[in-house]
Amino acid sequence: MAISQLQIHNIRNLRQVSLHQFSNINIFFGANGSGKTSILEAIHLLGMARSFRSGNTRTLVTHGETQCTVYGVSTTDSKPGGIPLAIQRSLNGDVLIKVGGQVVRTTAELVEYLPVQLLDATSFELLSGPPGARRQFLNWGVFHVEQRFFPVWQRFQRCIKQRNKVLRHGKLGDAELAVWTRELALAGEEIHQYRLMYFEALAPLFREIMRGLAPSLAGLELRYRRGWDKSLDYNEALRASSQVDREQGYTHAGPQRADIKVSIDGFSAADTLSRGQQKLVVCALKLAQGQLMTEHQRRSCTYLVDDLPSELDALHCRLVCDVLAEMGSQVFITCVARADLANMWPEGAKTQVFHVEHGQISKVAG
Ligand SMILES: Nc1ncnc2c1ncn2[C@@H]1O[C@H](COP(=O)(O)OP(=O)(O)OP(=O)(O)O)[C@@H](O)[C@H]1O
Repeated sequence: MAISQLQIHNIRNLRQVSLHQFSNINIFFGANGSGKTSILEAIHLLGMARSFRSGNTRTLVTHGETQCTVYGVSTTDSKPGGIPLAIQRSLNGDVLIKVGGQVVRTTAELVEYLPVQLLDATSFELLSGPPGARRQFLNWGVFHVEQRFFPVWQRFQRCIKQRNKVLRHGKLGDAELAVWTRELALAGEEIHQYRLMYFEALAPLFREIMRGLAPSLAGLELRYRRGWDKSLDYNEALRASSQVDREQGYTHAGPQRADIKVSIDGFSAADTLSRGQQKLVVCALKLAQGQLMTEHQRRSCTYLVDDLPSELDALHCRLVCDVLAEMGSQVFITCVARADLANMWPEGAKTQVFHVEHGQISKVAG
């Protein structure tokens, strides 16, 4: 998948931007505050209907305006003409999403048309932050390779909400509790199976990429935690925790507590690795997701890479760029000075350079 056209209207300092003729690797350079990250933010909005910087539309929309719009065309091998996508977010909270000119109601109907992966200065938080981000990472991957995942995920969310409601209301709803527990056990077990299959396919790709990026970190290990005692099936785990669930009024065990543990030589990677090393691990995780998606779905995701050199030395930047170029995914990448990324790409990589200045973007020849 690749973006062939992009129009941005009223996102931060990007009042009116129209771009086309992208290449595989698209490099945006410019001074601090010129609008580089805002371009990535606009593409993220187009793919996910939300910004990666702020959940508050007020900070995203250009000051003094009431709404922002991004329009783009996503092309695939099977649809070279592309599918038009459009997102509009308004200060009053309205969100309008269009796919192929038709309004769609949910983000889930949008995301498959432009899967995006972000690598930025906060990426290391995937390792050091709370498990929610790692579950999101896992869900993103499973969603894009397993079509049956999303409906089960929705069913699970509905069941756990209802079960927790009954738990909060105490003894009165025993029969109802049994019904929701049974439904929850089925959905939760299925989610775990999809996640496990996905994880087992992802881990070797991750190890392979990591070997290329940082051979000295050979002791890295990834482990998937399902969210309950692994000697029990989910139904048994729910039964085992039913007393404490009743006492505290919510469901303790389940896929809502799953995690990916990353360790190095038996120690937590987040507590042991340097910032740069953590960023490499996160790069490898996200690159592995892109590779797996291409293998399973024959479509690629778009990488948004903000300020790669911020934690990485030149050698490691080059190694990450090598993998990105080799994957053939479309990349939108920012840097302050053109020279920062100009010589990072392997010979033959198709690059296009853009200069960003005060919210205006111009294509730079050769
Ligand atoms: N809602 C807004 N309306 C107008 N301008 C905004 C708004 N929010 C941020 N800005 C400005 O938009 C500009 C673009 O910021 P952006 O983060 O994209 O810059 P950048 O080129 O990535 O900078 P850096 O190299 O420092 O990371 C900044 O000058 C910022 O002050």
